[in-house]
Amino acid sequence: EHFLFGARQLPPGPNVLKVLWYLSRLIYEPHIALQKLAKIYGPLLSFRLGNQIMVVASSPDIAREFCKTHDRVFSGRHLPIVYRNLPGTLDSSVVLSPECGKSWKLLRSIGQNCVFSSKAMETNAWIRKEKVMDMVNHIRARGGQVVHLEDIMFATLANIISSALTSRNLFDIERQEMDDYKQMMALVNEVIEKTTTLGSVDFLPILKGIDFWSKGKAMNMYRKIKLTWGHIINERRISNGHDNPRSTQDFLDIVLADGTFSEDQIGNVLMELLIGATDSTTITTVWLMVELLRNQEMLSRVRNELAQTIEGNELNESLLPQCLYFQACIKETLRLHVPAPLLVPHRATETCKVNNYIIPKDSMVLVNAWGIARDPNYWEDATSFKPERFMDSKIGYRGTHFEYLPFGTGLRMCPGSSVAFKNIQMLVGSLLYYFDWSLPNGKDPTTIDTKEKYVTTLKKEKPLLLTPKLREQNIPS
Ligand code: HEM
Repeated sequence: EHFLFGARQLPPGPNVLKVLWYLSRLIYEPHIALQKLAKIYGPLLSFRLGNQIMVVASSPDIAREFCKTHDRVFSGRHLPIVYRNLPGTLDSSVVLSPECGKSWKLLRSIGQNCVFSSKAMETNAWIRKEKVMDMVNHIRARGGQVVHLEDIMFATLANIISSALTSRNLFDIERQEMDDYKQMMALVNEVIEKTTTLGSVDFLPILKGIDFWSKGKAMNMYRKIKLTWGHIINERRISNGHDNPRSTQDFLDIVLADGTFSEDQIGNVLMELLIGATDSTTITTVWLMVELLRNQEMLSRVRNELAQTIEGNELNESLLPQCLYFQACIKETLRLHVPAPLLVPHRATETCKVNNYIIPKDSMVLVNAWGIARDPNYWEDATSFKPERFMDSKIGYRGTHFEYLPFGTGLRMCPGSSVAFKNIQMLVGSLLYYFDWSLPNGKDPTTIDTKEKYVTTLKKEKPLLLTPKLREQNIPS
């Protein structure tokens, strides 16, 4: 085609043997393996994995080519086979919809109205306040005992999003045992793992005919998703909206009223949004606590800022944007611990020329946001936690600075970035304002390890176990 005229071939990259050599690292720590490969082959590289052409962007300029200059072309997603086997996923996905088509637009705009927009965030402020108070009471009742921070963050975030979507809690945080959260977290992790990591069948289509494995996995996941959302959707449908305790319509009311989505489809979208709103945010709150506990001076500075702003009253989210140092700490956490290190893989919807190379239709495009955020060419002392770097900086998280893309950018950018930021401020702000935290057995908090584990998102490998102590002076009478 004429526009490809003069373009060379695929971007450079490792050959089949070298890919095999790197394979286990590409599976278990792909962000690190791809950073190494970028040092050899440059910021635009490609290789084959079975039948699949993989293309990797490892610099702000190349990320801009894919997510801005040619944003529409690269706005597709790959549907892993296991996901295609899940009933009700066709035409009902935001995160994995193969193109930015009609149902993607519709679902994103309903999400915008009910959850993501600043107006919706204002309407939902009472939800955050209520769920955070539940969390504080839960922790308060466990003063002096060891708590598993990730579980509590996950349960609180799950209740915040399920209340915004369906006006219902998923958990009774007061009464429920942690096993319930664990089961739900296991399901969240299962869906993420099975829909985003490509099983061998995705790379070797010849196996498709004998692939009972993906089908079995999909049906198993389907049953669990139905168990979570089926009765909530059904009750709302039967009551014709009357079991919604709120005066305004929530997400579930609007998708039901639209009439184009089946119960299975609605269940999948709710699951997707639950995952989007819990996993990365939970990870970020945990890393933020880890970094602040390891850096006690920074922790004191955040505490002083919170104390000066809140002045002994109840913590009120409208005051938190004044806490600039605290915000810088959140931004720095999202830089050093990019929760989705390779974003969500993009797909070339047509063949396109980028930097004089050909990127064929259906190539899988990964942006190594993790590698870019730790590149010493763009960040001074890149692997250290230094919130000060964001204090007088114009760099924000909304995808306009390509050296900092924790939420991606362009058409497929995370629609929940502001919600996430607010939730992190409220959750961690409350943890720090209402409690002192120490390690079990009096261990020194500055020794907490920062070992990571890659499971599509980048978590702390070992759980963060902490002992809370109520700060009586900040509990309003
Ligand atoms: C710290 C928290 C979060 C991080 C780091 C994060 C990161 C991301 C990233 C990197 C993407 C993919 C962008 C791309 O493909 O280029 C994404 C997509 C998405 N996120 Fe988030 N996210 C977070 C919180 C949230 C929250 C709170 C919600 C919902 C309330 C949410 C909902 C979604 C959805 C629906 C998509 C799919 C967008 C699409 O494909 O059109 N995320 N997120």
